[in-house]
Amino acid sequence: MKNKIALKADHIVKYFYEPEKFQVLKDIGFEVKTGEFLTLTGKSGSGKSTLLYILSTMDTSYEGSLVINNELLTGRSQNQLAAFRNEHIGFVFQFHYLLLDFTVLDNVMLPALKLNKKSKEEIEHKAYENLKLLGLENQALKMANKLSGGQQQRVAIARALINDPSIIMGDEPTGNLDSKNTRNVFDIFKQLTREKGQTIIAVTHDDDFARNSDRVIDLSDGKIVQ
Ligand SMILES: Nc1ncnc2c1ncn2[C@@H]1O[C@H](COP(=O)(O)OP(=O)(O)OP(=O)(O)O)[C@@H](O)[C@H]1O
Repeated sequence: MKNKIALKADHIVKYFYEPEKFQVLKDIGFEVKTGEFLTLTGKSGSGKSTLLYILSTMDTSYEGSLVINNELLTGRSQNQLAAFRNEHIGFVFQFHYLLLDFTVLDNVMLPALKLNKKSKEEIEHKAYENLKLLGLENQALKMANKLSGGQQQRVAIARALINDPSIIMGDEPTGNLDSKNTRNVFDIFKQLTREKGQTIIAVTHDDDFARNSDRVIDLSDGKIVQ
């Protein structure tokens, strides 16, 4: 599994035009193997989030090409990309964006209910499976606002996994957590790569988190520093 390519970015170049023309990404190219745990690091303003948004197919205004799971995504319509993301990519952000007045279970089920591909029973079963994996099975019926920050971030991971994405992308997924919860999220990501062959790409400012991942891509001034 480790030899399959999950993602390939080639000659990615991006400009911002406001307030003036500015090249934020300069000929970025790399591959990520299936089941790899990759971190993107670099100083503030080096272009990490901009790159992640291109890799996640949310940003389509760039030069170069992006292939995920052998599908060329560059040039596809927004609808096609949204469908692709639903099926293949899970997202975890610095802020969990949970619906705080809903139960943990409802939050986890929501992205699958929206897809409307499986029965509610199947989705609920999968949601409980994910919550168990994250040590949250006893919290399922609580309101999300009753959980600690670390627990809420784990709910966000359970939600990101609900449609069985092959790639999980994180934009500072532990940016808001203390060191114990950071370690916990790291271990969960590691487990997902090992046991489920899922691929992780995470932007981080945390040196330990990056050092312990399989590979670090360090950006400086929009370029990969070897
Ligand atoms: N929408 C935008 N319009 C213009 N410039 C932008 C825009 N978004 C980001 N930038 C600029 O592009 C550069 C890279 O931003 P980006 O957010 O990718 O950096 P980053 O490495 O993720 O930083 P941080 O670690 O602080 O989150 C910065 O100089 C930023 O000011």
